[in-house]
Formats: sequence, C-alpha cells, structure tokens
Amino acid sequence: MASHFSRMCLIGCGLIGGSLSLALQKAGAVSRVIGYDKSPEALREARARGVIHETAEHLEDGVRFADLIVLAAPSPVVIDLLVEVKKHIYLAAPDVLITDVCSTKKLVQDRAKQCDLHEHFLGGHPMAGSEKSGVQAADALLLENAVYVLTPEKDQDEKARRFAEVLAHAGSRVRFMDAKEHDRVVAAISHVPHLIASTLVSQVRDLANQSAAYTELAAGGFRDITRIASADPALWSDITLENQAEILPLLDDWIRRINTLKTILSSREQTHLHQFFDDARVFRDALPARSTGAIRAVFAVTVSVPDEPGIIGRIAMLLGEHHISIRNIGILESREEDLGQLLLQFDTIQFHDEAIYVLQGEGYQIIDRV
Ligand SMILES: NC(=O)C1=CN([C@@H]2O[C@H](COP(=O)(O)OP(=O)(O)OC[C@H]3O[C@@H](n4cnc5c(N)ncnc54)[C@H](O)[C@@H]3O)[C@@H](O)[C@H]2O)C=CC1
Ligand SMILES: O=C(O)C(=O)Cc1ccc(O)cc1
Repeated sequence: MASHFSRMCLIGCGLIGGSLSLALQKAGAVSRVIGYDKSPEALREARARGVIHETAEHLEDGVRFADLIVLAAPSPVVIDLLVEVKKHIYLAAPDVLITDVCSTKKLVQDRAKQCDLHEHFLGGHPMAGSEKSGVQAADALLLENAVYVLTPEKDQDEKARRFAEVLAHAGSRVRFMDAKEHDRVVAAISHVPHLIASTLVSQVRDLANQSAAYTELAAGGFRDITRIASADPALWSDITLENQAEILPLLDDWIRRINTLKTILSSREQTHLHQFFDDARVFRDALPARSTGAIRAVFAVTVSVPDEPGIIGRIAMLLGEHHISIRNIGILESREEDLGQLLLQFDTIQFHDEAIYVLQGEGYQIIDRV
C-alpha cells in the first residue's frame, strides 16, 4: 500500500481540488478531508458530494493537524495564500506535505521558497481537466490515467517519491519535470492552443453578425477544436498572464507559420499543402494514447447513447452478459440534444476490444477509444 494521509486540508474546493480529493479518497490514500474555500456555496456542495468531510471557517482550522495540504485555487490566490499557510504551518503535522495543482509551476514554486516553505512544498499539475469549473463538475475519473506532473527540486526526491506513489495508486501517470521546463511545454500544448481556440471562436462570432448560417453550420469539427474556449475566462486570464514569457515566442512562431501557410495556399502549391496536412496527421496519430509504463493503464471507450433514463444500466447489463468487466462508467457532457456520451473504462485491452465489438454489434456508435 502506498503512503497514507490521515488529514488533508483542501484549499479551493473546485473542479480540480474536488477531483483530486475524490480520487485520493477512492484510492484509500486519505482518511479525512477538511475544506477551505472563500465560497460558502462551494463548501456546501463539496460536503454534499463527499469531496470534503468538514469545513474550516479559518485557514488555520484547516491547517491544524493536516499531514497533506492541497492548494487548488487560481494561482494568484495560491501565491497569496502561501504566506497565510506559512503563518499557521506550526499547527500542522511536522512532516506535512504541501502541494498545489496550478497550471503554471515556476512562480508558485519560487513563492513557496520565498515563504520558507520549501521543506514541505512539492509543485504539482494534473494534466487533466475540462472546460467546466466548480466542485459540481468534480469527478475522481478525471485524474485516472491522466498524466500528473510533479516538479521536485534536487533535495525533494523522497517527498516526490512518496506523493508519486500515492498518485499512481489513484491511477495517475506521474512524470517528474523541472518547473521551468514544465511551463515551457504547457505553453505549447495547452496555453497557446487555448488562445487559438478562443481566436477561432471570436472570428466566427464576428462573422455570425452578418449571417446566422455561421452558427447553424458550425458542426463537429469546429466544436471539437474550440471546446476549450468554453472554459472559465478568469482562470485563463490568470494562466496566460502568468506564463506570458513562454507564450509570446510561441505566438511569434505561430504568426510565422500562418504566414507560410498563407503563401503556400495563395500560390496553390498542392504538394506542399498535402505535405503540411500529412505531417500534422502523422504526428497527431502517433501521440501517446495509452500508458505503457509501470503504472496500470486504463483502456477507455466513449460511446454515443440515447440521452434517456436507465441507459447506464442497459449498457452495463449488455457488457455483463458478454462477461466484460467494466472498471468505471460515467456520463460525459451531451453534445447533441437527444444523444449523450458514456465513458467506459476497462482494466484490460481484451475487455476494451470486446466491448467495442459488442457495442458496435448492437448499433452503438463509438466516438473515441484509447
Ligand atoms: N480547470 C482545469 O481544467 C484545470 C485547472 N488547473 C488549475 O487548478 C486550479 C483550480 O482550478 P479549477 O479547479 O478549474 O477552478 P474552480 O473555479 O473549479 O475552483 C477554484 C476554487 O477556488 C476557490 N477560491 C478562489 N479564491 C479563493 C480564495 N481566496 N480562498 C479560498 N478559495 C478560493 C473558488 O471558490 C473555487 O471553489 C487553478 O490553479 C488551475 O490553473 C489545473 C489543471 C486543470
Ligand atoms: O479541457 C481540457 O481538455 C484541458 O486541457 C483542461 C486543462 C486545463 C488546464 C490545465 O492546466 C490542464 C488541463
């Protein structure tokens, strides 16, 4: 059994903090969770959903006796709260581990050092989430099989190893990285794509002022590529401002690439254009979809189903009849009015492949498989 925490203080009971709490509880890695949040509504909902067991009116009530403190608020808030945590840290367990989930790492990590919390602090970032926010969207499933980056410094190996073990036990795929390198990489794979998704939406929004056809015709592809533009604007302003130094050179590179594309297209260079699409396709198709390391993989299938009561039970029964064992089953956000999406997870590739065969045989459409 991995390490166990007896008292976790969750600061910021929203989507990510809530999902981490549920995942750690499900894995039996924490016994009791005390929530602290500026929003009484979030605290009420967090309690109702089992994300926390009790609420702390003041930060020190949460920190008292905690052996794990998770900072899961927006990063400017986390940066301010670290000073407060430091004030009360003497109340916590002597070997308390403090970690965060912020989308950028260097600033928070430096702040922890400035606050003299380095001995306890370990930077973290689950590479999972959604365009939703708030504890009502929290789900233990979110972190299962997701990459979880930890950014330990040289003397933090033991702390990192211990927390990594807990996260792996909860189903995450842990990667260790330098904080600065992390910020450089997420600028390219998360922050710039977010800016571009919102730019695509703003272009179509302006065109839609001229004709309703733009919104009427906006179909799957446009929705897929712009899904993340529905995320919380406050959160994304914080993230992009904080990581501005890594984002700006990538935007310059993006402008160069778009200009090259413009030249290729305007001069009708078909071979070049074909090569451009093909290079992108080959790289995207090779992106890792499955964990191959020591950590247990989860094999997932997303299936389109009628949005009606009892559908989860019917699918579970259908697969049960074929002796296919499901690890997890959950509803994803509906994209169409009368259709929903079910996410099914299996422990083995055999169950995964058999489930696809059975579901397709019954006429269900498979939307995604990893
Ligand atoms: N949304 C996503 O997909 C991901 C977000 N993150 C990071 O996780 C952190 C939290 O993001 P989400 O869970 O999405 O946001 P959220 O909005 O769902 O949750 C944030 C929570 O922090 C609380 N909060 C705000 N100010 C506070 C304060 N002064 N004191 C106490 N609580 C306060 C809010 O009331 C809210 O309950 C952010 O740092 C974000 O960058 C990391 C990975 C994915
Ligand atoms: O919605 C999605 O697909 C995301 O990419 C969510 C996300 C948002 C912020 C992060 O720091 C990490 C992941």
